[in-house]
Amino acid sequence: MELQLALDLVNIPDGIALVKEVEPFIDIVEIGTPIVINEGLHAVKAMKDAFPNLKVLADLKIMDAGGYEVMKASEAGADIVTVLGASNDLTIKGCVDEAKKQGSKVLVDMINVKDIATRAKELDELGVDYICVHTGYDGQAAGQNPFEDLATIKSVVKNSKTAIAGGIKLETLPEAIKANPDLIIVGGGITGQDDKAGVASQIRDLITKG
Ligand SMILES: O=C([C@H](O)CO)[C@H](O)[C@H](O)COP(=O)(O)O
Repeated sequence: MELQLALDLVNIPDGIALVKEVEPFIDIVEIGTPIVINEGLHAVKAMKDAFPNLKVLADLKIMDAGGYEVMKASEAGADIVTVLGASNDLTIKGCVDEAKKQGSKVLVDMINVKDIATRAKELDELGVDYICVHTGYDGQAAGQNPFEDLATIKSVVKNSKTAIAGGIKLETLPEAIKANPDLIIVGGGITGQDDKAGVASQIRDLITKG
């Protein structure tokens, strides 16, 4: 089980400083959608240059022009690129094919997909690397969480890895671990804490213990 730190509400220098604090405890650093919107793919390159031993995920939430956008993110240094599960199958296929050429991976974000089970099965057959259940900020604010959706995709997915994101914190982590995803994504649960390294270390310990 891997741990991904999601950076969303920071600029590049602050993001790099934050990752320095928690680097020993994480496997993947995510350049979140708000950072990509604010700073562009330069943020992906800056993070990969600063931490060549960490995997970098570019959270582009691609909806169209999948092949082109995966190509650009991969050229900037992304190891993993996100596409929305609600996208056309042709877009998903474009992402998968381009990622294979580039040596990168595709993570599908299931945010706002209504029939999670059916779509996860289709995406699995399309050959995506990860399928991620995700309660976005707006859903979190309304009290939603991604735990039930994780159990749903775990019951249908055969080949893709599974991932969970959306408001996961130290207190709720055991519920995520119980469902045994391949990847746990934590943003505010680390970046919003005073003792970021301490919390990241505790999260890593819990994940290691399983
Ligand atoms: O993808 C995300 C969100 O849509 C903003 O871009 C976050 O990275 C994801 O939700 C993880 O962050 P937390 O919910 O703060 O753990």
